[in-house]
Amino acid sequence: MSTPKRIYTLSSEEAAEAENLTLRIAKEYSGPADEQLLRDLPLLAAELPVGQRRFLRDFALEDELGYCVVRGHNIDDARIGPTPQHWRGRPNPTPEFAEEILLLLHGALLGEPFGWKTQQDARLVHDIFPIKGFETEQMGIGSTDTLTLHTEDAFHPWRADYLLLECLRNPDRVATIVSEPDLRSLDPEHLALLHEPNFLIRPDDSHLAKHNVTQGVDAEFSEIDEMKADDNRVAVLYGSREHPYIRIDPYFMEIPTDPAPRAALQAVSDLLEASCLDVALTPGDVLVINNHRLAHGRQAFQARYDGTDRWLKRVSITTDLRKSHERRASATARLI
Ligand SMILES: NC(=[NH2+])NCCC[C@H](N)C(=O)O
Ligand SMILES: O=C(O)CCC(=O)C(=O)O
Ligand SMILES: [Fe+2]
Repeated sequence: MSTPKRIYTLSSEEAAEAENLTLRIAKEYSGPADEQLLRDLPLLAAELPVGQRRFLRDFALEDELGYCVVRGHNIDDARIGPTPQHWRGRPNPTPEFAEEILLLLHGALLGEPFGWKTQQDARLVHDIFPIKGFETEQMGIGSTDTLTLHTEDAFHPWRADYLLLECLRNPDRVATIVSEPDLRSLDPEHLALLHEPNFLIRPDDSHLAKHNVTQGVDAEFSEIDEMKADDNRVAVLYGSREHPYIRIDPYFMEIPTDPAPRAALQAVSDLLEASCLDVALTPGDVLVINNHRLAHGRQAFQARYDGTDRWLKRVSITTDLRKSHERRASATARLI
């Protein structure tokens, strides 16, 4: 097997090609949730530079690395305008529609983009920037506290297979934290316990109704409340014993009362902490997270709130829309 590659750096010609493509597409569709755009994404993605497409396909098929980076896209800092104060109340399409398209095109090479009715008012492409009043929250919109290591939407059976973060702006080089643990180094006894549904996990705060104003999704918020109250016990490791996948968010998990599973959870949490690396994204980077292998977080920072703050775009990708069929309004609907 070939060694998986971590970073693909576009040439300036490739970056210009991708930029022309997204600017053209932005004129042809109404916004990131335009159903026709979502239908057309894989066709349009075929026009991205071939080297980049091959890189992402290798990343997906090898399923070895926890993350990779596509680097060197052009971000039009003047066109996207200042970093907004909040994700609510933005125009549709936004000035950064071309950048949202770029993110969706990357996603289309890996699977199907989807969104949550219970997150960011059911938007498909999320904004990650600091919001006043939320500094100490364990959410993407926080800042002064380290965002602790997590699998994205770890509590949910339909969580993303891939999570994509695109950097629009990051003047202070605030790092995303990545942790790709070598799970084979864990004690066999701990490994066995981690493969069993011994661990209680709760929805994270970004899915709470109080952080959303969407009407008509009461059923979904009730379900989140139930998952919060329920004894939602899951396995932290799954898939092969030799090279397991991981789902974990210690901050939103309960410490088991039984000493054996408690020690196992502690061991894997310690391993995650010991395996951390900083990745400071620069404008034009797309960080592709394999949500079955990587835990991620973010270093603490001081927000500026002057329009120049760090600004990322985020989208969730599934390789199997069918598993959420019961919750989606139609075969092509993307919100669950
Ligand atoms: N350990 C954690 N902070 N977990 C929650 C992660 C943040 C969450 N994904 C958000 O959208 O804001
Ligand atoms: O800001 C980052 O680099 C990561 C944010 C994140 O993990 C999240 O919003 O879930
Ligand atoms: Fe995250």
